[in-house]
Amino acid sequence: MSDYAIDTEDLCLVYKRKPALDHLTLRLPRGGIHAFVGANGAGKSSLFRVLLGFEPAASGRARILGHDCRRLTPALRERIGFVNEEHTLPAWMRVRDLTDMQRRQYPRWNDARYDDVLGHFNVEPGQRIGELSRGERAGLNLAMALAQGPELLILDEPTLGLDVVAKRAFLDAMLQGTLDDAGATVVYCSHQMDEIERVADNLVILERGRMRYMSGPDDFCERIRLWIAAFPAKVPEVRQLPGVLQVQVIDDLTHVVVFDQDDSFGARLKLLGAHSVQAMPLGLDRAVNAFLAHGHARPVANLLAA
Ligand SMILES: Nc1ncnc2c1ncn2[C@@H]1O[C@H](COP(=O)(O)OP(=O)(O)OP(=O)(O)O)[C@@H](O)[C@H]1O
Repeated sequence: MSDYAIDTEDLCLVYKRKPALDHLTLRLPRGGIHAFVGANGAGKSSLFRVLLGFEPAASGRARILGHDCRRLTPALRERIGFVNEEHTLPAWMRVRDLTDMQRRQYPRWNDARYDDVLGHFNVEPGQRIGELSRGERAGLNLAMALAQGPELLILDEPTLGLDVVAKRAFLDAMLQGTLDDAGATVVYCSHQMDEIERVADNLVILERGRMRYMSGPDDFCERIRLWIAAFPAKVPEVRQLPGVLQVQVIDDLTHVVVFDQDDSFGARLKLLGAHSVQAMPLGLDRAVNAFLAHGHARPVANLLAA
């Protein structure tokens, strides 16, 4: 058995000459919740499509639960759950009939879990799918995905458009699902850092179809710091200092977000003329934001090499 839930090497996907995945090499160990973040168009959904065998890669290698993504058998698909942001389900079917169909299809189907998850949402068994609200469809989709007892659950922006209560119910169900099935793996993408901070064991940052960073969210935040400096007159060119991700002047103070810099960074700011400097940690939202903003301006690889 492969140790990796997902394993890609030099994976490329091109849409009409526009690269969506650019030599992506990524290894996600089995177990836990892995969160993908990246700017719009970074390639998150494209990666999921290749992994699920919906889209053939132009080149490179992609394996899911140790199997080649180009040849996924029905038996293997039964071990993988997928929920997408549109929560596409057959609109004409009644909830009860769809559930019965799924129950017959999946040998590991778990009624208790299905009821537990769907209990957070106000869904009647006799309702047609097309009558459900977006949040209710999301809940139904997750309840079905978790009830399948998948070894790997892939979620593409599953909480998009959900209200705070539905979002919390969704995340709780996801956490509970991974706790109940020891060794189960959840891979999901989201733009909502509060969510990731709460549930993710591993953070993967994609940028322009490449993997730019991977670690636990806490480790990532520990490597990023905000320095606030007061310069007496004109702000000097601090962007050229090593590790700088983002510079903003707010109320006459210069805010500098840096990656992998120790206290000597404060000494550098002082050498540039700052008469006071102060360092503080950043939450995941601002840390990821600065990292991605920097990547928009120049490839992050340059920074990491700096
Ligand atoms: N069907 C398609 N035809 C042409 N180009 C596409 C298609 N799907 C995606 N792309 C392009 O591939 C790139 C990656 O898109 P993808 O949807 O994977 O990004 P994403 O990271 O999921 O973005 P978002 O956060 O906005 O959902 C983008 O530049 C996008 O324009």
